[in-house]
Amino acid sequence: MSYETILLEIKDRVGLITLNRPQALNALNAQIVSELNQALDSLEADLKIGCIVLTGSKKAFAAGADIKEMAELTYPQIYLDDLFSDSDRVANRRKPIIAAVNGFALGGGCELALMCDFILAGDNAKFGQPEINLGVLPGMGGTQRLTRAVGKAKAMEMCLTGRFIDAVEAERCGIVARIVPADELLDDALKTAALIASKSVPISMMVKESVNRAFEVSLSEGVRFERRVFHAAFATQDQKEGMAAFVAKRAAEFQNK
Ligand SMILES: CCCCCCCCCCCCC[C@H](O)CC(=O)SCCNC(=O)CCNC(=O)[C@H](O)C(C)(C)COP(=O)(O)OP(=O)(O)OC[C@H]1O[C@@H](n2cnc3c(N)ncnc32)[C@H](O)[C@@H]1OP(=O)(O)O
Repeated sequence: MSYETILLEIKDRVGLITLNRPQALNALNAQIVSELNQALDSLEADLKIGCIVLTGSKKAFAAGADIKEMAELTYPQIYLDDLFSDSDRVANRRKPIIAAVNGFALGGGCELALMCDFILAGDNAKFGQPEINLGVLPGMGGTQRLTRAVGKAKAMEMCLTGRFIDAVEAERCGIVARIVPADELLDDALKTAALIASKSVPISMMVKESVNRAFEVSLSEGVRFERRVFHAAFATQDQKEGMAAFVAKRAAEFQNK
């Protein structure tokens, strides 16, 4: 399957998706989101793939929604179309997705990165929700995921001022898992993804589902959910292989069963 606005590469057990609208700093439009979801569908269906990396260019992960395409939209049109609902399909993927962010991740670009499971940032990365400068507010989960990631004070300041923050501030406040020299970011992200893909895919899916549950339910309900999923892990061959390998002092060879 060939795409116009994204590149899809398979690197052993890792799927690499590169946003590819450099002329507009990877500004997000309906086509790029549609092609992104098509690529994610294929990677989710490929049993070999254990982890996905989503990245952009050296200058921009994504500079937000395509303002030129959005400027003339009207309320009835976007309400009837349920604009941005397609993006929920990105956030609800079951396999782990790493966002490798160099340069700008602004507006929808920051929101897209926050939909991923964790962000590795190049030391040139800049994050922001500058929608207020355009007479709107974040519309793809930014007020919700950013607030859960960094807390009310930082999220409110960023959304009300439209201020960009650099990689150091983003790591300090919890948006970013790790900072990497920009030139080494993609290699690091692919190595990290390969490590995750070497684990049991069903178990990594259970990890993702349990961690994300913390955003949805009370602590007691979340602990109960995690416990039941932990119990379920013992129905997998991979749990038997993982623990047997430890006892035999050898590397586990997970079969994703
Ligand atoms: C879009 C309608 C259908 C949508 C369907 C689904 C879309 C996916 C969902 C998206 C999320 C929507 C919800 C979100 O909360 C709303 C937003 O994201 S609003 C946009 C927020 N982003 C911004 O405000 C950033 C705008 N850009 C800038 O401030 C600057 O470009 C920069 C990033 C600081 C870089 O500045 P410079 O280095 O000076 O570079 P230029 O400004 O010259 O840019 C180079 C080139 O790229 C074009 N460009 C940059 N950003 C955008 C953009 N967001 N949309 C369109 N085009 C962009 C810029 O115009 C230049 O091109 P040129 O004019 O030279 O042809």
